[in-house]
Amino acid sequence: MNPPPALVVMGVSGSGKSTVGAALAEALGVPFVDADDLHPLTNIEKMRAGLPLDDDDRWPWLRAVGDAIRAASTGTGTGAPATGVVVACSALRVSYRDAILERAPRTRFVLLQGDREMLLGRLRSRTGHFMPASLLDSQLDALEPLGPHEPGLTVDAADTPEAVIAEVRGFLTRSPDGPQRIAHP
Ligand SMILES: Nc1ncnc2c1ncn2[C@@H]1O[C@H](COP(=O)(O)OP(=O)(O)OP(=O)(O)O)[C@@H](O)[C@H]1O
Ligand SMILES: O=C(O)[C@H](O)[C@@H](O)[C@H](O)[C@H](O)CO
Repeated sequence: MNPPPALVVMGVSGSGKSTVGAALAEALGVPFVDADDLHPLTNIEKMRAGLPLDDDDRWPWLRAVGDAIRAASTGTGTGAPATGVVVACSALRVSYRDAILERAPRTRFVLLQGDREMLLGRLRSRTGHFMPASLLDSQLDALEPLGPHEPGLTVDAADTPEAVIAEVRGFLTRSPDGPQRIAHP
């Protein structure tokens, strides 16, 4: 039997990846991994200093994210049965998502898409996080929306976590097995 799919909740800083991802994992009864926890300290310190990550910073991290998804979604190396997994990861560019798919081919992406003002408002009122609101524009510049040939769906980041969970459930019902290529709005 094919291992169950992994879902990567993705988008720019403040789109709600961690919040929605954790709620989605709980609703689906699968483990949750926050890719922020896989960054090397040098990446965290760079972002904390207000400097955007570049590709050299991101590639080793994305490989670690792909490996973590493969391990969690197939049980490889964990000794646990395959359960599926939800991962919160920015995955801003197509090439980054492709790198994840190379390691974990049955991954689908859930893009939380929101407008700048809403995102800025969230980041400015968030406390205790290393990511400064000043990096939002660099994140929006880097973001490449999901293309029609990428597996996944795009949802409104302004929706409640419950509404996003309902949309993802609908998506999984429509395409329960294997990588799906669906049209995006
Ligand atoms: N659907 C939502 N509705 C209202 N507020 C939300 C929603 N999702 C997240 N938030 C709030 O917005 C802020 C950013 O959310 P969160 O930290 O989950 O985003 P993120 O995409 O993981 O950010 P980062 O990439 O910087 O870690 C938090 O204060 C969170 O409580
Ligand atoms: O790709 C990137 O620029 C980084 O991964 C960021 O997106 C952060 O990880 C995250 O958004 C902050 O918590």
